[in-house]
Amino acid sequence: MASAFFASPKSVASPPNMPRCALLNPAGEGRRRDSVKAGVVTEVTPSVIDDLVRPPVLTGGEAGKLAAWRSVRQERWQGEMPVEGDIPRWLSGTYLRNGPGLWNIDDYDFRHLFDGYATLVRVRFEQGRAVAAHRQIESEAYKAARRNRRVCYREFSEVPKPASFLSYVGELASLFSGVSLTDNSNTGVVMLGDGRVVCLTETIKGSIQIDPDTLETLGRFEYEDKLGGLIHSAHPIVTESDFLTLLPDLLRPGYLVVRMEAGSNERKVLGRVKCRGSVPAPGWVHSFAATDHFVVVPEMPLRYCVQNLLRAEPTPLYKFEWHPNSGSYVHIMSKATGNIVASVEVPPYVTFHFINAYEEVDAEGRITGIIADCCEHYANTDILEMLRLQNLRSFAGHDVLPDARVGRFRIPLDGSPQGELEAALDPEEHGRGMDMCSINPTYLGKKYRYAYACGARRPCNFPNTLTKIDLVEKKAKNWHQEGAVPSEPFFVARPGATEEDDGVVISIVSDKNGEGYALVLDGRSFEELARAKFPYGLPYGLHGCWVPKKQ
Ligand SMILES: CC(=O)/C=C/C=C(C)/C=C/C1=C(C)CCCC1(C)C
Ligand SMILES: CC(/C=C/C=O)=C\C=C\C=O
Ligand SMILES: [Fe+2]
Repeated sequence: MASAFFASPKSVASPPNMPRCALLNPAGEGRRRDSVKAGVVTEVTPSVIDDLVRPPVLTGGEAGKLAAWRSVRQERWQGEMPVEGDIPRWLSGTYLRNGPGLWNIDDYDFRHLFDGYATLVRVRFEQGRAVAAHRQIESEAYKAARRNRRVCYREFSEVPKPASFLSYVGELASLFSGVSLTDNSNTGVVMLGDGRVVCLTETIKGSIQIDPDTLETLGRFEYEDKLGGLIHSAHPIVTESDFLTLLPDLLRPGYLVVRMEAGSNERKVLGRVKCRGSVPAPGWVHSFAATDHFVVVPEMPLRYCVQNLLRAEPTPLYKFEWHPNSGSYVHIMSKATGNIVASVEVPPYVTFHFINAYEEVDAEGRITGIIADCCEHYANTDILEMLRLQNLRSFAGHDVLPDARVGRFRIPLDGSPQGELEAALDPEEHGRGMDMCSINPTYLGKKYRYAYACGARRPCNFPNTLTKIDLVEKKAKNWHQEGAVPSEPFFVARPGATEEDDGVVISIVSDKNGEGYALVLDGRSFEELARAKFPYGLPYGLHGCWVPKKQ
């Protein structure tokens, strides 16, 4: 089977111990600050952070600022949190959240939210108490940056600068072999069916196993197969029995759909989707969806671009290009056979995150179509630019957050060439902001009613509410606190629950005065049940998972 993107044998894809690093060019888009003082943070467990990457101590006006877009204050911390309100006593287990929490090396500031080195946060709930910790993931990229005081691998937008033309040629070779790509697993964290916990990003080498109790980095998660490939979807679909993901293929535009059984490290090919777009590059697949019987493979007009992958300086769309006229598609693959059972053209769309998908069934029980929901940005790529740190840090009260909606695809299975894309509810219900979603995992791939996401209370420059969306009543309930930035609302069902929204929603909030807390909302009423305070605000984070307490 042909391997995905810049096919490389596994032995080549593995990084050398010592990467070749090049000098940073301070005149690039990434900026150096005028002065930085490394100081001591005294209010919590002493830090083990290397002085080289210690973020500056915030003083005066800075100290009170929103922590969401500031580097984490120290490499690790743990402790019990004071709780306001009542955490349900049935909530027993560990919430883990991953995200890019360190955006500087010395005084060099990164450009983009997605460039930051991964910071893991955990909140262990037991008997109404909350014990939390955070810790940097020890990726090769992070360790090399610490050792060498510079970016050493290709991040989302940051690229190590070649010292000479000859080393630039070397860089090209290393990009094609995958050696220069980052393993900074800063996007998500999943618990596999066998209990192993793995942090992920879009590079395959950025799959890193961690210990959910200590947050210690245990080592790279090795895929023990011959598939090769360098990139995959950042959001595999993980169940008790398997791990399903997509490997985009940039050479023969398409996607491999692969499955790995719980307990195994071997991905097996389920099938291949051939891209239909008039531009020979697959669309970006940050995530995808699946129903009980089918995999929903998106092909959006925001496409990977090989030239942009090779560039030293970022383009407006980073590694991607917008080709609205290339066609936008959704492909449906049978899980049983790997065959494509539908491939429809749909209106142009931009999405990072699929919410869920399910099968529509007629009165005789025949599957007639697929519904797939996503956080859709009205086919507008501005969101990528908006996520530059400079933009996130410079909110001046103007409403600059581009609109987003619950985009609902309707994909007929009767051979029709077209699919539909419409808002599933009036986007005003959630302030026309919509991303970072979760559902009750029991309803994964099944007809469902509720989605939880970050929405907007305008004016804002970033989603600043938590929203519970009722897709049947087409209404939303919203949680908002002025000046606060909540991260992905994560639903945890009450043991024994029979109603879809019987549970709690957890989010980690960066508050306006440099403070922060873990928030627990009631799944039904969406009212606050409790908040547990961190000793200092944590940076914004991306995706989480739940590790139930071992019985
Ligand atoms: C944090 C998040 O949502 C996305 C992170 C994406 C990353 C780190 C993508 C990295 C990439 C490279 C380093 C080169 C290859 C392309 C691409 C997958 C965009
Ligand atoms: C945080 C985000 C979009 C917010 C906009 O509304 C997207 C994150 C994507 C990666 O996980
Ligand atoms: Fe994501």
